[in-house]
Amino acid sequence: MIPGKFITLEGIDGAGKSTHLGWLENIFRSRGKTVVVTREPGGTPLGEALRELLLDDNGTMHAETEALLMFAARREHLDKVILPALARGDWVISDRFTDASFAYQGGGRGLAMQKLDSLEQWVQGEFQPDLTFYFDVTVELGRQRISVIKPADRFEKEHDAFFRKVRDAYLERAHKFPRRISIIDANQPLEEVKKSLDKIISTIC
Ligand SMILES: Nc1ncnc2c1ncn2[C@@H]1O[C@H](COP(=O)(O)OP(=O)(O)O)[C@@H](O)[C@H]1O
Ligand SMILES: Cc1cn([C@H]2C[C@H](O)[C@@H](COP(=O)(O)OP(=O)(O)O)O2)c(=O)[nH]c1=O
Repeated sequence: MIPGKFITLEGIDGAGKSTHLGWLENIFRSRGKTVVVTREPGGTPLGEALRELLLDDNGTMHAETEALLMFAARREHLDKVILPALARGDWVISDRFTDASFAYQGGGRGLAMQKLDSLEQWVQGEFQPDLTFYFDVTVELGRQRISVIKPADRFEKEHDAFFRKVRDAYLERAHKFPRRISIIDANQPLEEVKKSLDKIISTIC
């Protein structure tokens, strides 16, 4: 039994993950948990360097290279940050994890899910988050929300058709793993989204 809890946030770009991450962190702290906040790709010095390459909007790479780099960053992240924190009994919140690879590289880029299953098995064995919040938002609303913040990265520059496939793959995954993945309707106003989150976290702390 791992003493801590591992919670991941997922969704297409602009769904509201980063916004709610800080809120969740405060709630967990106020309930006495030691919280580690992290993100993917990234979370370690090597992972952050890989993130730069992966998100660079001037860069191009084969879809399999992209998947391999995501999992390489994840291997490092598990080893250096996630597993040690959970072993100490900390609660770890990660802005994205493996579901994003199935959604973006599998759904968006069209890589065979079996290849991603093999990478997942290689990098993390049976290890899975205790709880995943999937923030579901329409592609149109997600795009509206990201367009006002900062210049688009390599993924954010993708067309709506790409994000529709990503969203479909997320929904498919949420239906495949209903006990782990909670679907949050992120089209709602912020206060309503928080209420939905609150209901779920009251079952774990
Ligand atoms: N439910 C919501 N209603 C209105 N605006 C939202 C909502 N969720 C997020 N936003 C806004 O949308 C933008 C993108 O949110 P962000 O949390 O950065 O998304 P993500 O991390 O999923 O890409 C931010 O400006 C945020 O304030
Ligand atoms: C973790 C992960 C992320 N991604 C993509 C999804 C996002 O577009 C991007 C990371 O961006 P994100 O963390 O959403 O960045 P920000 O909110 O700062 O713009 O990487 C994948 O394609 N596969 C993965 O396995």
